[in-house]
Amino acid sequence: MSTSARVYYGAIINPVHLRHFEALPQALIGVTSDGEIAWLEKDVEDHQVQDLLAKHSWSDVELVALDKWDWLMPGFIDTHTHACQFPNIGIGQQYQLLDWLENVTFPTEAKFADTAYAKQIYPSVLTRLISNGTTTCCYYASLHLESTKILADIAHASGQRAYIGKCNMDRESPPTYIESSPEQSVADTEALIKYIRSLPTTLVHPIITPRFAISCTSPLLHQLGALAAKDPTVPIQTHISENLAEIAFTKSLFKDCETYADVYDSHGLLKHNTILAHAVHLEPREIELIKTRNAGISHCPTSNLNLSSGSVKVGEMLDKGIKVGLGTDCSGGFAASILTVVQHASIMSKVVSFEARGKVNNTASKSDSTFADKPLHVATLLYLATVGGARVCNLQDTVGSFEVGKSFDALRISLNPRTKNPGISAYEDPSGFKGADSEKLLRERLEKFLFCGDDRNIAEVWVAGRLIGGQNFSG
Ligand SMILES: Nc1nc2[nH]cnc2c(=O)[nH]1
Ligand SMILES: [Zn+2]
Repeated sequence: MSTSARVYYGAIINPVHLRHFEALPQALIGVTSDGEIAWLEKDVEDHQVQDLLAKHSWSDVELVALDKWDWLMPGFIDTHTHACQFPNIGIGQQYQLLDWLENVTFPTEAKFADTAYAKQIYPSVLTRLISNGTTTCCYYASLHLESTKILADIAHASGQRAYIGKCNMDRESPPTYIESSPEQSVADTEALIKYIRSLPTTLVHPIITPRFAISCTSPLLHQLGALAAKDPTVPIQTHISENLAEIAFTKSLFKDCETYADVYDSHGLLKHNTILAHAVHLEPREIELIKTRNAGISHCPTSNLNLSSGSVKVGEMLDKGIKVGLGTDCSGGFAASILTVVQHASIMSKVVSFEARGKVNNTASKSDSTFADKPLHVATLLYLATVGGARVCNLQDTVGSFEVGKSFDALRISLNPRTKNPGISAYEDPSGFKGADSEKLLRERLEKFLFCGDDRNIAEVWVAGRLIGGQNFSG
């Protein structure tokens, strides 16, 4: 849906690479009526604004001056969550993965056989994620075709950018929550792809979703691999190496495969557009294979802590140049907000660094040019939540940062003390981001928001230039 073209004048946070983000206290950004970033000017004084609008022949366009407490930043990208598990968020944290699936998760997902239940639950999932600033989301739905179509309809209506997949699972699942054959599973997947592609949207896309190796027979994985080969524009999402018992069980089911990653690779499912959630216990040879195939990792620290799965050495993956983004993994993770995932990614990286400190001959920590065994910095955390996620979704030319030609998928963040999150409001009353230390102030405010902020500080959520949520959104 197109709106009118707009120009914003004010503070902008823009991730650039893993170690650096731009804090631009006074920027001017032009967004077309199609929601594309047309131009970006930095270090703009008030008296220069009109001349710059004239330079771009945009003098007649609506000019939005940001409040002195506000800034724009790219929207968050959630590379892995389960829409059908939102009803049990916060329940079952006493379990580890396989018991949690059996006792908590499968019974909840089975309820989506009833499309009325899907219609009741899914709208609130979208609302909740959008109000937390998620502009792009990769969704697992249940195994049910009709309920997953409903999720696609609701995502489309919401305006969020989304990948939506129905689970493929034809074994090691309860009798009431299992697919009858590989053929039926693949036929439903093809029907879903066709359905989503028939929607009048450029934002919602299908994704092939083998739940995990344990719940898929080899014939099913082969047929899904063939489907992915036949239509290489459809990406793939799955879970990998989350939990030690899961890995042992996987190896017992796929005796011909040396590693968990080999299971997906040998079935044609490890590719540049595969999203692998968790990757907690990967062997070095699996990391090499994932790098070679250019698959992406969805780092889900909230879930990995909550289900006692383990800590992830994200720094090693970054050193190898593997694509990494963040995932809420609700309801393994108990938070729908990428902000919480950022906080847990930070804490987890510090725990990894403590453990590394105890090791003999730990040379990695001596070099400034590596990420391994070190706490993740704010710039890296911001990158993972935005550009990193975009790369994992192969959307790096479309979203993740503010660059000419990319889509305006953006958040307007506010630390205005009048918001309902006074704990992190800016107490002093500066002249906005126009003083001498404005860049430093803006960097500090971002850090405050990342570690102490929540949906009350997310004033506006924009996707492709359309306002779809946030505190200022009236619906
Ligand atoms: N965290 C998580 N891991 C899985 N592995 C297979 N299914 C699931 C799931 O629903 N959540
Ligand atoms: Zn998951």
